[in-house]
Formats: sequence, C-alpha cells, structure tokens
Amino acid sequence: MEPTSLRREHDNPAVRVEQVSMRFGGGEHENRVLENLNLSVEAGEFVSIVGPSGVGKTTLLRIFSGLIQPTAGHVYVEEEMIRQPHPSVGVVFQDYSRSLLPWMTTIENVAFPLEGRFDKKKRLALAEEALASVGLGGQGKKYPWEMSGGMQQRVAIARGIAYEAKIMLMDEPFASVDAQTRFSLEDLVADLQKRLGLTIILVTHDIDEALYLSDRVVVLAGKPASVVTVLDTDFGDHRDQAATKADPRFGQARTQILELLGHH
Ligand SMILES: Nc1ncnc2c1ncn2[C@@H]1O[C@H](COP(=O)(O)OP(=O)(O)OP(=O)(O)O)[C@@H](O)[C@H]1O
Repeated sequence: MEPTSLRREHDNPAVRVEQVSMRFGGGEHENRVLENLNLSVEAGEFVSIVGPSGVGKTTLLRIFSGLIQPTAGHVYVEEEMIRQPHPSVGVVFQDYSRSLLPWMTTIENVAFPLEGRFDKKKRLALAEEALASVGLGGQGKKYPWEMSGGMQQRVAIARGIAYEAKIMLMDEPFASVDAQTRFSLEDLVADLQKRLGLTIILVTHDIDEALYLSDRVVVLAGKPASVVTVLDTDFGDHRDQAATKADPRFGQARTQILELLGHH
C-alpha cells in the first residue's frame, strides 16, 4: 500500500477533472466546497472516493457526470471537454426507488433510456441481455415494486449496462440494502467491471467497501475540499469478501485512511 502522487500521469484517461473548484451561494452565504481539485481515472479502472460527510463527494461525482458545472476548472470524458452529460457515462444513485419508474415493468425501465437510439425489438433485446448480466434474466415482466431493494438496485445497474455506458458513476449505490445483499451487489459490480471493462467511480462512506472494490481510493478532506491522498490497493485481481478483508495489508490500509480522516 503505497501513497501515490496526487497527480498521476495516465496513458488513457476515461474521465478527469482539472483544477476544479465548486462554490455554492454567494456573499456571506458562500459555501466553498471544492478547490483546485485534480483527478484522473484511467479506462478500466475502479476508483472510490471517500471522505467525511458533507465534504463534497456527491458534488464531485455530479461534476464528473456533467449534471452540474464547476465554478472553475474543466471536466473531460475520453479527453473531450464536457459541459453536459456524456453518452458514455451512466449514473447509479443510492435511491433506486426514485430512479426506477413504478408504472413501467422492469424491462421497460431498462429499455427506456434507449428510446430514439434503437427500434423497440432491439431495445428489449438489449434490456433482456443487461438484466441477464445482473442475474435477473426472465424477470423483466415484474414491476420494480414487486422486487426487493437489492433486485431493484440490480435493475438500476442493468439500465446503465444496456445503455452501454463504459463509465459508471455510482453514489452510495449499496447504502439502502442489508449487509448480506450489499456484499453480493459489491461482487456483482466487481464482476461486471471486469467482464465489460467498465471504468467505475464509486462514492461511498464505507472504507472497507472502497478498499475491497477499488484499484485506487481517493481521500477527500478539508473545507474547501481537495484530494489529500490517493492509495493504490494491491490485494490482487481475485478478491474475496472474507480472505481479502483478512489480509493484513487491508487492515493497514483501513487504519491509514481512518487516521487521515481523524478517527484514531
Ligand atoms: N445544490 C446545492 N446547493 C447548495 N449547496 C449544495 C448543493 N449541493 C451540495 N451543496 C453543499 O455542498 C457541500 C457538499 O455536499 P455533498 O453532498 O457533495 O457532500 P458529501 O460528501 O457527498 O456528503 P454525504 O457523505 O453526507 O453524502 C455541503 O455543504 C452541501 O450543503
């Protein structure tokens, strides 16, 4: 576990932000959230962002998505500067119940963002394939509200896959499910990432989850926030919930992050 430099040179960045600052409000109500932040994520890489509550993790993810514009700095997707959402980027939020439309069946929900891109037959075929990839093949006729929380979150992930998003931004996607389901969703996402060669940026408050899933863990801190450390994980490609978390290097990395965040 070696701390790496804050600005690492990348060969093939999928997404990156350059000198990004973000302020909300003005005058005496000004809230400076992010300042001069640089972060580059390589194609096929899994990067997690951790930091104290309110530090600006979600704000940074929304800037990466193009949903909001930074006050200063630039955002690039596949080396193209963006000012709005980019078709290669999918977003999965914690609150799956708000992202799935209750009056549509599961398969219709997954196929919905493909409207205008493909005819109906192709849309449904892609949606079925995506559902199968998250272990929900043949279940497309159910409505979201007939499914458990974990299943609904798998549907939300399938929607990004059907859309052929190569870059997935995930904001606390497993926070609303029980611990057991959380572990299986983590393993599902790790597997999909490898199989489909996805680039993933995950915001989480769970340091074990960040270490378990990521190639690098980015620690945000300060007010306004900046990247205080980037940790490379070296637990190998084949991770296992029990064995990886029992690895002494895992414990050392966890302690290092907790100390950085002021939890001694
Ligand atoms: N649309 C907005 N308008 C005004 N202020 C905002 C807006 N979005 C975020 N903020 C402010 O930006 C700061 C960072 O919020 P953000 O949600 O990004 O933090 P976070 O690290 O994701 O927090 P948590 O871990 O609690 O989810 C907070 O002070 C928040 O009040």
